[in-house]
Formats: sequence, C-alpha cells, structure tokens
Amino acid sequence: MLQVTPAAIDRPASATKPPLLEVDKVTLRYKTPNLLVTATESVSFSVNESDRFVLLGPSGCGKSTLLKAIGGYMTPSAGTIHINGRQVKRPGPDRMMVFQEFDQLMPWKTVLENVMFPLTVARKLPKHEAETIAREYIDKVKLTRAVDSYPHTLSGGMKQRVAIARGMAMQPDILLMDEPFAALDALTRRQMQDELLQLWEDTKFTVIFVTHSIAEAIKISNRILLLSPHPGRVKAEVVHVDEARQDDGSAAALERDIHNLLFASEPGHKE
Ligand SMILES: Nc1ncnc2c1ncn2[C@@H]1O[C@H](COP(=O)(O)OP(=O)(O)OP(=O)(O)O)[C@@H](O)[C@H]1O
Repeated sequence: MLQVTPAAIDRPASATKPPLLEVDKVTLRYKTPNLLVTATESVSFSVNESDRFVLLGPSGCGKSTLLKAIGGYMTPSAGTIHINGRQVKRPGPDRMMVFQEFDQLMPWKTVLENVMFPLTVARKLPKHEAETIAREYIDKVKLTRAVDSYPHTLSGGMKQRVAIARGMAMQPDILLMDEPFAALDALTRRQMQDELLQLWEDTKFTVIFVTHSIAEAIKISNRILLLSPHPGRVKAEVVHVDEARQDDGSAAALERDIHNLLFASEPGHKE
C-alpha cells in the first residue's frame, strides 16, 4: 500500500486545528566570502500539535539548516516560518533543541544542574520550582540514580537522555531533534527510539526529528517529509506512518517506496 502523497496535497484530513508550525516557501542560504550556498529551496510544510514529524533526506539536503531556521538561529532568504501564528525571528524557549553531539551538556554541572539551567535562566523559575520540574523529567528519562553525576561519567545514551530531559522540562511548543541518536551504537539507538516513543505516549509532545535513516524515520514518526538532494526541496510527504507500522509487510513496503523516491535517480547511493 503506497502511502506517499505528493507534496502539493500533503495536509492530512485529520488536521482540524490550525497547524502549530507553518513553514512557507522557505529558502535558506549560507553566504561565505566566495560562495553563496543554497541549502533549501522553497520548502513548505506544516506541523500539527503532537506530531512526530520527521525531516528525511540525504546528507547535505538541508535538514539541519531547516531545523536551525525553525529554532530561530537563521533567517530565511525567502519565505516565512510561523509558530502559533507568530513569525519566527529569533530563538525562544518555545523551541528547544537536542543535538547529535554528546558535548551539548555543561561538563561542570551535574545532571540535575544541567536540566535546571534553562528553567532558571530562560524561564526564570525560582530554584526550588526548577528543581522539582527537573527531577520529574530526569525520572521520565530513567536517570534518577544519575541525578548528581557529571556528564563525563555518563555513557553516550545517558548524555542524550539528559539533553532530552533538559529540552522536555522546558515544556516547549516544539522539541527540535537533530539526529539525536546518530552517534550511538545500534542497540542503544533502538532503545532510545523506544524510550522516545514511550515518552511521547506519556506527554504527547510535538517533535521535529531530523534523520537520514529511513528505518528510524518509519519507527518514530507519524509523518515524514522527504527532501531531495542538495539543495533540499520537498519531494513528497508520507502520512499515516502509524498505520503502516502496524504490520511488518506494510512497513517494509513503505521503506522500499521511500528509498525509491529518495534515491531512484542516484544509482550509486548507499544509505
Ligand atoms: N555554516 C555553513 N556555511 C556554509 N555552508 C553550509 C554551512 N552549514 C551547512 N552548509 C551547507 O548547506 C547545505 C545543507 O547542509 P545541512 O547540514 O543543513 O544538511 P543536512 O541535510 O543536515 O546534512 P547531514 O545529514 O549530513 O547532517 C550543505 O551543502 C552544506 O555544505
């Protein structure tokens, strides 16, 4: 069963509320002294509340750049980004990022202090309130026993759990995750995907997740945006991923369809 819809008719019928995030014809460019690099060209999509929305595409298609622009760290050369009807112009606590790198934590702070930090600095909560919230999210990511540990004593997976707890504790409108599990070994990666889904079952947060793994996209998302190779343009959107995941046959067929769509014109490609 082919579940891929052309980009032009990508709005799922179930979307009754206005979208939480609207990305409208966004072109993103990097200017270097000698070059003008177009990372994405006229990319449009929308994300609804509680979506697990995946940006999927080959290396260099502009996934991370798009995430940076949604985060407010980069201004589009053309097009607009709106969250809750407000145009994104700068970073804000309504959008928290989780990166791939293990060094995104402050090494001189404990797990608890790392998770508390944005709550006290960006949300300006009193210490005791920030600590209560931080402990709640540290429990959710199963790090209760490591609450007073320093990052250098934690495994890669544990560090990513801290980064996820820190992002989620802020209760942002959208959690932005840039290949958060890409540097983990295969077993830990699968475990973290399961845990992320479990967290989502508990809190139904909205997440945009960047990956170049088709299998990971199918496992964790309910919607997938497929981007073409550099510069990234929308190729298609996959809706109803949840249904496809119900049985192995449909999931495998979907994986094949996505692979063909993404890489049909690139015979030498290996994922
Ligand atoms: N700081 C920068 N200055 C100039 N060009 C950049 C910069 N960052 C990214 N680019 C270019 O923009 C394009 C998109 O990069 P981006 O990192 O967003 O792609 P990606 O899809 O996330 O790739 P990957 O999966 O490898 O992380 C690439 O051609 C890249 O070389």
